[in-house]
Amino acid sequence: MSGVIMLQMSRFATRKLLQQWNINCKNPVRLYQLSGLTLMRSQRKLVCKNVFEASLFTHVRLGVTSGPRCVWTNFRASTPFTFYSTSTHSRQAAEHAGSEVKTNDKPGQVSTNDFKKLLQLAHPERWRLSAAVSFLVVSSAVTMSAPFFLGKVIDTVYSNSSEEFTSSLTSLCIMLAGVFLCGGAANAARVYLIQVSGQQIVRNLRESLFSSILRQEVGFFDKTRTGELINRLSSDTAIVGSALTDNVSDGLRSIAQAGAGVSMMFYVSPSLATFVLMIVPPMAGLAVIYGRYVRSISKQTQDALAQAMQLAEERISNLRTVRAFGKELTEVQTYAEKVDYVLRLAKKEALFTAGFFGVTGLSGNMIILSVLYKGGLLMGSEHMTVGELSSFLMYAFWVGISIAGLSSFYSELMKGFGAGTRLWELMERKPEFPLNEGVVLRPEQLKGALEFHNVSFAYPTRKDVLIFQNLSLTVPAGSVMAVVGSSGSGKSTLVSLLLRLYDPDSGMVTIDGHDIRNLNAYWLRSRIGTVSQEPVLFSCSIAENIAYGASDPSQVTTQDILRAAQIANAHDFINGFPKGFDTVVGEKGVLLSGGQKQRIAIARALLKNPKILLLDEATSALDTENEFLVQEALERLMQDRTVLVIAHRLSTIQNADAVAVLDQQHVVECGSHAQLLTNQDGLFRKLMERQALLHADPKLALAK
Ligand SMILES: Nc1ncnc2c1ncn2[C@@H]1O[C@H](COP(=O)(O)OP(=O)(O)OP(=O)(O)O)[C@@H](O)[C@H]1O
Repeated sequence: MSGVIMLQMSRFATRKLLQQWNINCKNPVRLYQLSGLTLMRSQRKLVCKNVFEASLFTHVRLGVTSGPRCVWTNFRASTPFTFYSTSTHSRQAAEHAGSEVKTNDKPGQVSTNDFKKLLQLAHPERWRLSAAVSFLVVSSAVTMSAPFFLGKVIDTVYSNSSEEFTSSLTSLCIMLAGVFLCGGAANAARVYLIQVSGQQIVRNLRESLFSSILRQEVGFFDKTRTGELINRLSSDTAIVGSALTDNVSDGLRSIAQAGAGVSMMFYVSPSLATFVLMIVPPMAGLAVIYGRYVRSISKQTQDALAQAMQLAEERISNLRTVRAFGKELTEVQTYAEKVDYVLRLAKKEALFTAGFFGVTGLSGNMIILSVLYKGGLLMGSEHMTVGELSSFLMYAFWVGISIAGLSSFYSELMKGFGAGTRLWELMERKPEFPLNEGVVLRPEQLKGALEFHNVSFAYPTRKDVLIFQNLSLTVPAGSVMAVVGSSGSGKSTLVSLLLRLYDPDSGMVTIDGHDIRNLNAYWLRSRIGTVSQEPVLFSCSIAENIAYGASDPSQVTTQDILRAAQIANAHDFINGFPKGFDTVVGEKGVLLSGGQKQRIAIARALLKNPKILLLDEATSALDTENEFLVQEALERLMQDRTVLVIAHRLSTIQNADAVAVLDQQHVVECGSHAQLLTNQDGLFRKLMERQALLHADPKLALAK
């Protein structure tokens, strides 16, 4: 398989973009250059390594213009492909092209912007963190003064000739015990404050991330994997929180202790200190390399984990389908491959970590050995006392621990930046349509007349497949419009456009003459009720599911819920359950039958009391009694509202005020049931005849 990439932009911008894209491919990619890319001209064939997965990469033609707007032309991709980029332009373009967007953090590269954002997260916790830092200063001062005083104790013990020996030793030890007690208390206070701040930051991050996710337009969810979002919400937030608190606190402690330790080493013995510190620069270099590597591999691991989680989540939530197809073993195998990849990355990290800690451990011991050797010589020449050598050793030990702490501080901080980049990418993403901005009509202004004016539309993920082209349709206020058409003709898409889940590419959808793009989307949806073919209920009680329809569920009384359930013909079956309205319906309402779910969804829509109703009739057959009960409930729900119903039943089509027939990207016929039947060559008549034949002889109908 091969692909063609067409680039139309300045030489500099192209080179930069290619660097950022990290374009890699197992297969040869032919690069055609349209303007000034000499670098690539000679390389008609470019063999790259890994990112464009060959299996996903079929045929891609990109037309890119440089400058503030990134206009994409000639883009054709039959399957979405992975697109790695850090530049805003190319990222927007990738989204525009319907590809999955990933940031390509180059290992170890942290911008000041990233740093500022991390600091901003910690800003609300500044007082608690400042208090924690004060306690940190106290506890570190105690820790670092300990070797000095312990050295004094040792010297006192060695000079035990005087009478005052016992009393001075006792008072020194009592004083030291008091100091250590203060240090312990300060350390406990520091840990408590840091942990609380960390949890608070994680909580705030999760809230704003969740809010940002829920604000995104539906098109975003068409191209973003749920598992990836969940992973960001659960694990990335925790990583950032701990990087900012526990890690910074440990890092600061390490810095303070390393600084104090080194100073004390020079104070105790400058010559020994100079000798020992020669080892520090190479160790620091090693730590930086290690930190960079950890950052890059941690990002890869997180991405791989997100993929595994996505698979697990989708298969577990659709277990019935997996079971019905007997795919348990295949799914386990696929999942195992994904977690194997995570394991391979973890092993790589483990190998590197093992090497790093092996080298640091060895260096630590070698330092101690050399200090003992050189210190022994100094003691022999009476340039040092035994207490001083002991103090020095303890300081060297603390400095070693602090430097090891610093290296893990650095790698954890890098992990935090990696996770932070993924979070900010999502939190800063501006939804295509704002949720709560725009015109709100007064109740008396809203009549419910719907109109599609020359609407053309293609889904953002498949820009090259037009669903509607210059489609026009009028639904007068208070009327019932049935929409019919073959499968895939775009009936549900009409509903999505009315709910403003997507915007038309051209033309407009109006309600009472107002372009819905100018209306407040939140208000608009609160005035539209929907009952879909397979209503989704939440895993809570029946009463809560019904109350969900109201704009403020806390204001809904039990009486309201009972009345809605009665009108929706749901009251009797609900009361048949031992827990009645408190019955929990299971995930997505799995504990209820299709007909029962539909009637609860109708009760939910009734409680919303919308002016406009969008119905998608169930195609799946219900038993006669259930069908009658659902139908009756729907008829009650439809009273005094403008209704657009995707109709599958003849009775619905016959009872509607008008019927619109969708075909070939627009409305081909519109009129009453009787009028449309008179058109001998009309599509509606053919559809009806076909449906009648399907009932009588399905084989013959399909053959036709
Ligand atoms: N989120 C989406 N992203 C991309 N394409 C989509 C999306 N949803 C639907 N489509 C495509 O749009 C076309 C119209 O789909 P739609 O669901 O509106 O048809 P429909 O008439 O309601 O079909 P059915 O009667 O089978 O429910 C189909 O070709 C479908 O594959």
